[in-house]
Amino acid sequence: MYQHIKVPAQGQKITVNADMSLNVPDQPIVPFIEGDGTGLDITPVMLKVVDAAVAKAYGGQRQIQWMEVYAGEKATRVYGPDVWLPDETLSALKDYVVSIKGPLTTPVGGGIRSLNVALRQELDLYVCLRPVQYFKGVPSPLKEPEKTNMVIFRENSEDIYAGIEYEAQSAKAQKLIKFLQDEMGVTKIRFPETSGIGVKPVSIEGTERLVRKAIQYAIDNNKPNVTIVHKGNIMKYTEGGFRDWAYALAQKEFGAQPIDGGPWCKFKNPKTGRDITIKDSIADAFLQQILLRPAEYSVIATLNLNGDYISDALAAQVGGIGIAPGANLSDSVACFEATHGTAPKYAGKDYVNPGSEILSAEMMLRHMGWKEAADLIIASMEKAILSKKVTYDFARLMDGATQVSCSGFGQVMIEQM
Ligand SMILES: NC(=O)C1=CN([C@@H]2O[C@H](COP(=O)(O)OP(=O)(O)OC[C@H]3O[C@@H](n4cnc5c(N)ncnc54)[C@H](OP(=O)(O)O)[C@@H]3O)[C@@H](O)[C@H]2O)C=CC1
Ligand SMILES: O=C(O)CCC(=O)C(=O)O
Ligand SMILES: [Mg+2]
Repeated sequence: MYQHIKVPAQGQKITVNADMSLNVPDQPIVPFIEGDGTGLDITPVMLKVVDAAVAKAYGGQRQIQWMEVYAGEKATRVYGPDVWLPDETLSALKDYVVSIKGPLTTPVGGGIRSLNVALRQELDLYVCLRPVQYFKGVPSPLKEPEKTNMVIFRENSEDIYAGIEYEAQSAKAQKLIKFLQDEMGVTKIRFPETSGIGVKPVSIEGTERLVRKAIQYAIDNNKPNVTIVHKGNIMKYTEGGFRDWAYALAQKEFGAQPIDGGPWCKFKNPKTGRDITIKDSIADAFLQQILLRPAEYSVIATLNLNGDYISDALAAQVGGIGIAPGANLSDSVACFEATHGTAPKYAGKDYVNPGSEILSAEMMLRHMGWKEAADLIIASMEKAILSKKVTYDFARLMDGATQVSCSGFGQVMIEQM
């Protein structure tokens, strides 16, 4: 049925029920994309650590049947020079419901558009979920890194990130600029002859579905607040719209009531009776608040580009993007991936921290309901860090650390299970 994807002989598909819960067989087939650059190093380590955790947790009763699917540079080698994201990869990620991927390269300026973004758009993976938590012993630039404990809900399908833009001096850019000037009365394009032009779509539906997930997460996980992060003072009808629609949704669907006349509002968590405050913060101020007063923020709901910046900034507060996991989610399909990219200067050197992709797999196991294996991964990560046998990124900041390779760190984790 596939041209190049080999479906494992054993194993079954994960399926989705009408209420969006999953049926996970004991031998689920899980597609993975190796990834470009350091994906070559970290993905095999992630697979090994997950297999060890599953074997240990379930004594052989359960096992993931991994199915490699292709994207990025490897896809061009398997399918042909111009095939970066084969249709059958997209079909497999959709059909098999739960998957994991390594990072994929996007060139700056020209060249192909982001495959990561294409994949999120094609599968409508509209939530980018990035939890930021501190592991004891991890070197951090903060005095009290344990106070940073946030979960980012980044809108994943809209915004300037959607890639609607036209190159400076191209016919399309000129046409759009002319339209803006002649038909929309725009006079503020400073250098119309040489401007590239980007379009920033932000919709009510796109905002509402993202914010709904963030608030529901706060309810389910007993979190005290959800902060809407935006630059709505400047971009009034996109980022400002996001803020207004988010507040409106909190009131309309969750019964939030304005505090002191608003716009902040709050409601009682129906599961715990505890107040959940919905507040907002302008993105530049937010970036200093998370450093100075991180304990005041728990769930973050934000637009695509802000979420991208905030993810890496917050990851740095708890030790860097070497241990920053993530998930791309639709209502039914989930594709897990690290926050970091392909770190090309380290590619193929068995050098970088595999922690982000391993923790992304941990999120995947929890999503599948395989809690025991997920718990084993967290516990062994904690023990590995406390043993101070760590990759270069931690070793360079830790006193008395022994630097290990990427695969070496995976081995330390497995020994600690
Ligand atoms: N989802 C995805 O697939 C993503 C893809 N990308 C793509 O990746 C490519 C490279 O992007 P770039 O801006 O260099 O960002 P990267 O995230 O790839 O790397 C930036 C820096 O982060 C640190 N880092 C990255 N990965 C690790 C790791 N596993 N362990 C420890 N430290 C790590 C390194 O810091 P140091 O130098 O201090 O050692 C590295 O130089 C681009 O093409 C970009 O588009 C980017 C982000 C996400
Ligand atoms: O798609 C890319 O190359 C970059 C994506 C990215 O930085 C992210 O999703 O955090
Ligand atoms: Mg990023």
